[in-house]
Amino acid sequence: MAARIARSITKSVLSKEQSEGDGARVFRSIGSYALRNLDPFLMLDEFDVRAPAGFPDHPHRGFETVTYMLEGEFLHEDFKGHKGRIGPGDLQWMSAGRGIVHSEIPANDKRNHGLQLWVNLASKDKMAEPNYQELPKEEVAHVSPEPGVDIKVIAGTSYGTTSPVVTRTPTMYIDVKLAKGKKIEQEIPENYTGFIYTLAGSAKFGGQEHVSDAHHTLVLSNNLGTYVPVESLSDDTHFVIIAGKPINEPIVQHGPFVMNTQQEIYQAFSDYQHGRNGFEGASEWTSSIRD
Ligand SMILES: Nc1ccc(F)c(C(=O)c2c[nH]c3ncc(Cl)cc23)c1F
Ligand SMILES: [Fe+3]
Repeated sequence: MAARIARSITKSVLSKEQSEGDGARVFRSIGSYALRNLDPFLMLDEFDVRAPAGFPDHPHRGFETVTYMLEGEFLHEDFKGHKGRIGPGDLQWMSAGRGIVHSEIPANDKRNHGLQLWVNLASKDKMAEPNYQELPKEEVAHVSPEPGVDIKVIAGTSYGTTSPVVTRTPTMYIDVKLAKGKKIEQEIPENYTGFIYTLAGSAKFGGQEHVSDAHHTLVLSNNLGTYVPVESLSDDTHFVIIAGKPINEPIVQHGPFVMNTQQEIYQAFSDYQHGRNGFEGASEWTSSIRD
């Protein structure tokens, strides 16, 4: 049995609200100036959006978007006619691969609150066919090791429960709610890049000083740590723990295109403008869900 080594917190960053999309406001975690190079993760936005604001027609190539709704509902539609709703607790794991053009718009003018994580793809997967894994709340794996500890397993494994989501870039992603005084120890595979994003309440993470409010990103030490301990200090503690296997390839990003070379970025822009290599039909398409 390998030794169990606790990961510590090496950095804590408070996210500030910023404008995104069309009139939308997001708390940007990963991808902000202070939180780059967390390979394989490119961006984590906590969005809190009311219609008519949203994220209208835009492309993606070379990575995955993981949309997880906490409250409210989003509508989505892509340029090949794939459309649907993402409601509270629902998950959309979209592998854009060689090209997706879509629109992501709140379903109403109430609070529509959730997380969108961007996971990079290895060069071998960047030009793959696009793929959706869409889980309604009921199909999101769930484990409660004891009363007052509720864990949604969005990807990977927690307390013996494994998500059905297939991750091209090996990823562990859990949504954790803890009552006061409850503790968990979440296994983090060795050499995975890991971080915690706080949503509510306060807790001691990694056995250190607690973080007393939401919108904080806590970067986990990169040592050979095999788990992260968390002890809740309030009744409404809510956070996510995300970890992934680094890809260790060059990253050239230009907005929603993430490739390995500048030439591939030029190619992505050209393909998008001319409707080629996965962007067929893109230049003629506009979403209907905006209306
Ligand atoms: N400017 C810009 C450029 C490219 C994008 F893909 C986006 C974008 O779609 C999002 C960025 N944060 C998000 N949080 C939640 C949701 Cl549902 C979507 C987004 C965007 F805003
Ligand atoms: Fe998008």
